[in-house]
Amino acid sequence: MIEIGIAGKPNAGKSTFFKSATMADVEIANYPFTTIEPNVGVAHVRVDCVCRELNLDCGNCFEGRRYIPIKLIDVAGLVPEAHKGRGLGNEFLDNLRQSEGIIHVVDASGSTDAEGNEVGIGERDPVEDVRFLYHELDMWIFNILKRNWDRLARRISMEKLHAYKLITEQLAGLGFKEIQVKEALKVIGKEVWHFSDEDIMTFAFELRKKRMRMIISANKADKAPEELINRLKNLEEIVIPTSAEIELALRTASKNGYIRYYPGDMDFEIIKELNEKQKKALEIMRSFLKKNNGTGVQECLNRIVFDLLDYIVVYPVEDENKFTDSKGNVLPDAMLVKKGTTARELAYLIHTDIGKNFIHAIDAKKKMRVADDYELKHNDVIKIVSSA
Ligand SMILES: Nc1nc2c(ncn2[C@@H]2O[C@H](COP(=O)(O)OP(=O)(O)OP(=O)(O)O)[C@@H](O)[C@H]2O)c(=O)[nH]1
Repeated sequence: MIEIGIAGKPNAGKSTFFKSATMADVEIANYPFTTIEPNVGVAHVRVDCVCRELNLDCGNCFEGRRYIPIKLIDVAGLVPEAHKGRGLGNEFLDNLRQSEGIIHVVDASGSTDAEGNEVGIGERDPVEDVRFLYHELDMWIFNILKRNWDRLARRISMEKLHAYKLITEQLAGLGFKEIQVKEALKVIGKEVWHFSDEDIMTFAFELRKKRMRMIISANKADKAPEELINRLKNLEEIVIPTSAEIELALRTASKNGYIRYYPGDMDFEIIKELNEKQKKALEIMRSFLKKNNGTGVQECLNRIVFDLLDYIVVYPVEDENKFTDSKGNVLPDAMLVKKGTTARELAYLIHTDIGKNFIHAIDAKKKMRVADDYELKHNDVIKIVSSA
């Protein structure tokens, strides 16, 4: 399962974001529990189910809204100088090792200082918080590199080894690929034994940009001054105004049967008698949804997976005529795969045995056989023919 980290300074709203995104919405989660460990939970990306396009009723979506699970990890403990071991220090950074991407929850209302203490609205520039997370990550990578740099450079020089291979090995566990290290080295354009500390720092910066893909949740948008949201939007990253608090309130109200609300919707319906105070609170939330096209929480999950990390959705089936598995379930699985995944690779992703015994694949929508190296497209429905 794809793993996404939620990071941010104390009081930015990480736990609220995490809780709202992983809340065991009885209707949605097919899991007996959604929290795997205290800070690891299951959230979902939302897509338009392909069953609508095929004029089918799959029974696995909510009137066309299909939710696909991803793993979310709440990475607590980002404080200034975490890379020097302050706060939870390296534990924070270690928690990010497995994450393919990071949602950086920023207090866009500017009402908390660098350490998360409350200050007046707009007193803190949220852009500083973005820079600060980058700095912590850069310093973390820099320190890992610096620790063995001289020895490593000597080995590369004397034994005529490929620098990128050895450095990838040294960074093992952080999930770097050789190609990323190779490209980052190219930016410096020097032999590693000529690197100054400043070069190592630039190298760490380049590495971080390649590995730690990030989007920004401009949180507390319900009370943030427009100007601060716009400052964040001027950054290079994908920036999404969010109100984790409203998302949590809506999911709670939905879970308790007061409203009908599907995560990612731009509106909700009241389905139970409410008192005036509750009604008023919900109307304030409704106007936020209208203005921002939702609470932004679902959009963060979707955009990081589809826009930043380049995933698409494909539907494997066993019967290409009925679009079912062998038990007759219509479109039972929606799988997230990387753009560029081939039909044969999909077979391996379903099961190693199916991959090993792959014969060919069929595009179930067109009822046509596709080449083994056919690159899957978003919303493809695929039957894998295998001798397994
Ligand atoms: N107005 C508003 N308040 C929010 C929002 N999200 C979170 N908060 C509030 O901000 C405070 C901090 O939220 P948390 O979710 O506990 O923040 P955190 O980043 O997990 O904090 P730590 O656990 O200290 O790391 C709480 O009082 C939340 O209710 C939001 O979208 N809007």
